[in-house]
Amino acid sequence: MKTKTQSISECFQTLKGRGECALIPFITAGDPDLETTTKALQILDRSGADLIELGIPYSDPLADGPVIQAAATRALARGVTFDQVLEVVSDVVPTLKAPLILFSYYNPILYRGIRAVLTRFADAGVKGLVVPDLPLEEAQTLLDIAAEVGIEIILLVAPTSRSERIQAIAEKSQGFIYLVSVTGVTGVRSQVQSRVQTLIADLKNSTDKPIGVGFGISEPKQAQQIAQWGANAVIVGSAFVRRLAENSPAQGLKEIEQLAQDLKAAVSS
Ligand SMILES: O=P(O)(O)OC[C@@H](O)[C@@H](O)c1c[nH]c2ccccc12
Repeated sequence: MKTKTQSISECFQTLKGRGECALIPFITAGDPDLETTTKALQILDRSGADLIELGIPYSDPLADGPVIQAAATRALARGVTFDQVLEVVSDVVPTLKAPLILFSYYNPILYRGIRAVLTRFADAGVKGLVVPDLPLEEAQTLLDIAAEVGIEIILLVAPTSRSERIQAIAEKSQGFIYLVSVTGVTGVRSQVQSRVQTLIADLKNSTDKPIGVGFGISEPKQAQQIAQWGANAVIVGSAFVRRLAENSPAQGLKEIEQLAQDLKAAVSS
């Protein structure tokens, strides 16, 4: 079934009109395999995901914690390639209503050429891109080319960023701003630090753009707290990746369906 997918900005406009906080799950492409990835994207899409993040496995995922690093290693060990991931994306995007955001480290993009890669991403139906290790000083080239092909580049704000840097990132980020809630790498934390409330409030004071909060969120009550603090989106990665990693594909798909439903209910309550 072909559906016209909204841009990220349009999606957030719709959610804002409904006064809703978005759920954005992240999974690693190719773990446990590309067939399961396709099914997982469709299940997440119908189980509450408003946008979906898909990670392209990379050999040196420096911003990732152990769960996502292990997922990337397994996918690469299976021989999953950049091209195969784009093929899956091309096939599955027309069946999704949630805009798809790709996660790729900078090297695989630079190596293949920014314009060539972004054109391929756009042709595959990708609506957004996060490049975790993109230096802000080099972001403008990527932003300009992405704007030409209709992809929104989401930039990350670290909790340790100084206010003038936060301002610069907020101005350049497209679609939404990714507020990293804790210092360090991705991965489940036992609780959300109360300082996240201040981080969200401070960022809201300096921009009208939607704010997505990620890192360490794995439980519905944590997601609910983040939404209550005013986040426009809650991003959850490791908790989804772990469920696919620790179970059979069929059981993993069942568990991510339940988790997505529980998290979406929590951020909507
Ligand atoms: O895994 P967590 O703690 O739920 O955090 C989301 C994170 O996984 C996802 O957004 C992500 C995956 N890889 C990244 C690299 C950098 C920043 C963010 C990410």
